[in-house]
Amino acid sequence: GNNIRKAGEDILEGSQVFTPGRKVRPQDIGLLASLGIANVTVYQKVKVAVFSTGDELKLPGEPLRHGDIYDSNRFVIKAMLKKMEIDIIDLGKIPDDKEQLRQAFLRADREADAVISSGGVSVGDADYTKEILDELGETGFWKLAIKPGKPFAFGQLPNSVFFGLPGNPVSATVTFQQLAAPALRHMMNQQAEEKVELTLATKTRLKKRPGRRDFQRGKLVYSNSGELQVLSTGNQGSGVMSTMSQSDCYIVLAEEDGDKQAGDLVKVQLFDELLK
Ligand SMILES: Nc1nc2c(c(=O)[nH]1)N[C@H]1C(S)=C(S)[C@@H](COP(=O)(O)OP(=O)(O)OC[C@H]3O[C@@H](n4cnc5c(N)ncnc54)[C@H](O)[C@@H]3O)O[C@H]1N2
Ligand code: MOO
Repeated sequence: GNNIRKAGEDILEGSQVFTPGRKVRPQDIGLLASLGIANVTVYQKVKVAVFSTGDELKLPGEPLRHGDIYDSNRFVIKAMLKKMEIDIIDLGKIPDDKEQLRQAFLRADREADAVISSGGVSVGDADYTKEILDELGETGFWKLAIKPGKPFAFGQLPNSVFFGLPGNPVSATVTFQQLAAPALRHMMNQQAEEKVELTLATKTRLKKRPGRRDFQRGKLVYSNSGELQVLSTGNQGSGVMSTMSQSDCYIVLAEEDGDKQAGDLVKVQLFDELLK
């Protein structure tokens, strides 16, 4: 009698299998197929327009002149949007020219449900993003007490919502993943992703100035006695993508926190599917 599988041992007739808003995973497709369900009704995906701003930006593969850097943000954002199975309209890189930026905004707003830009969102001479947002639409909020990502801007355009990511590559990556992605999931009626958070001892000293919530980049390690700990992956500059690459989690330090010493307990948030 041990090797018998009874009809209905998995799912009882008439019971609810999934709740609305569930992202269908491969095992869910298996479950649906096993129930003989050939078609399901799903919510529509959103269409997202993406562009980078900055005269200094070159495409990977092109030669760099003095003062140039490679556009990396657009590729990071697109890779995360692809993981979310979102349709992307790539408007490329837009120079620091008000009229060209205005045209990019207008086209993006015509063609997409959400618009994501990177760069030009702080208060430098050529930072026009906020100005154009206020001219064509309305700012919802601008500037947050987080590090990286302080100048992040959110707003409404006539036909779409707008996310203005800061230009610094780590800031753009973190604000997309922490702020824009949950909003896009919400727009698609998707249930929110649970964040996996742990409290662990830090193996390394952590520098922290009170004032903003830090999302420092870290890595899980085992201590000699086999305990799970976290360590800083090093340079926490907002332009340092290599430490972001070496990390598998954030060390989340509260606004009011100062430095942490080795052995102190800290909050750790594991990278979600977007950063894995
Ligand atoms: N007066 C103030 N200045 C700044 C503030 C502030 O609050 N007041 N905030 C600082 C913080 S924090 C950040 S973050 C940056 C972000 O400013 P922007 O969004 O205007 O970014 P940019 O100046 O355009 O670029 C910053 C940095 O990142 C490089 N970059 C830009 N786009 C890309 C891209 N697509 N791929 C790779 N790298 C990119 C750019 O060349 C600059 O080096 O503002 C501070 N200033
Ligand atoms: O917010 Mo900025 O991201 O500190 O560099």
